[in-house]
Amino acid sequence: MGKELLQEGILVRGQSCGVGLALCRRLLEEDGRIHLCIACRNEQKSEATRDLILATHPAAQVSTVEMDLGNLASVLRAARELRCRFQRLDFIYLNAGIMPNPHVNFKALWHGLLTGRVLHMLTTAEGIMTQTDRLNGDGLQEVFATNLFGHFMLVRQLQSLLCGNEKPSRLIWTSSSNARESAFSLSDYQHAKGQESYSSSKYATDLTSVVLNRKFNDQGLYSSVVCPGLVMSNMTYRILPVFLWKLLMPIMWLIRFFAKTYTLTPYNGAEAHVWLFKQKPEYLDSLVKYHSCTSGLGRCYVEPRKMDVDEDTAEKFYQKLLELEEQTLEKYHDLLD
Ligand SMILES: NC(=O)C1=CN([C@@H]2O[C@H](COP(=O)(O)OP(=O)(O)OC[C@H]3O[C@@H](n4cnc5c(N)ncnc54)[C@H](OP(=O)(O)O)[C@@H]3O)[C@@H](O)[C@H]2O)C=CC1
Ligand SMILES: CC(C)=CCC[C@@H](C)[C@H]1CC[C@H]2C3=C(CC[C@]12C)[C@@]1(C)CCC(=O)[C@@H](C)[C@@H]1CC3
Repeated sequence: MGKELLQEGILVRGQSCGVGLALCRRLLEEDGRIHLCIACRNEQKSEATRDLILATHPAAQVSTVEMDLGNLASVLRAARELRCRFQRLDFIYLNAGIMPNPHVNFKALWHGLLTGRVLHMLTTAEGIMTQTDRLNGDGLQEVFATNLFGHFMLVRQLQSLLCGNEKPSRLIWTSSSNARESAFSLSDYQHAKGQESYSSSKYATDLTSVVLNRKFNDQGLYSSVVCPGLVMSNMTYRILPVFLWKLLMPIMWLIRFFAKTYTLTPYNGAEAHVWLFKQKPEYLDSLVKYHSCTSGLGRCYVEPRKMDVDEDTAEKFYQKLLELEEQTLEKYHDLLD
């Protein structure tokens, strides 16, 4: 396949629905000339997603690549294809994420409603959510592999398209306000032992973004993290049934007057992603997470909040990711150029 030089090559992961699909549409509203490359798990999903985007933006340039983040061979294959197709990528939105077997502790939720930390609990889910994780086909914890490590491998494999270009390239990770230091441990960074694998993987995402800035800003690669807020999507519909969310909707609109991260729709949730698209990366703070917010009256805006990350831990974690990357590349050496 011949190389094509793209003006704005933008790769979006995790866009077949929810925040990712809204993000693709909003990026095209910002600039209809961009070339979007969407990465889906299989051909049917790719085609269906492409059709959904073309239905609202018929003139858009949308290409597809197949990639399953829970399968490292698939990530390496997709990266090889992208290296053949593109000379540079201006943005990668690392948005795919899973929260398998979510469990809400209703007793803790009820107790929390009666305390002064009710808003904190309702916006971060601290103390009220757990998940059950499992090993994937690569022998990695599934949540760590899908939410972080697959993305990390992809970025490393696409380094030649991202670094040393005349214009900076950008990584935008979808993290969460559920990311919490206490859920993460360097000695169990895949979170095999605990029950907060989602929170741990999102904290690991924050650490990774911080350290990537330290390593790659001087080569023109910049990384940011965002939180879309609480959004009704397939992920939340697996936490509580749809009818219950529908019943709770009036309460959530009320909560939104106090908790601005109750963005609720994928469109509102993509606010921070779109805002970052328009910013000069040199002026952004790498220790800040950008939160999509929606006011009680429905106005969307972005709120930067300092992250609770320790740069020394970030560096140590990065070394562990590099070790795991080395083992992966040894295992799949036949998939490298
Ligand atoms: N909803 C919310 O309240 C919040 C969501 N987030 C984060 O936002 C991001 C988007 O989530 P949201 O839109 O809500 O949820 P959805 O479940 O709607 O979307 C998740 C996306 O990730 C993709 N994905 C999941 N597993 C894989 C995999 N193994 N390989 C490739 N792609 C995969 C899905 O693709 P497929 O269609 O193939 O399954 C889908 O496009 C996630 O990172 C999530 O953690 C953060 C804070 C709050
Ligand atoms: C809103 C009401 C009145 C009830 C719902 C209770 C919980 C199901 C709900 C409260 C806080 C929510 C929350 C998330 C999931 C659903 C809740 C626990 C997330 C963990 C979803 C994924 C994320 O990434 C977080 C930012 C969310 C934090 C808040």
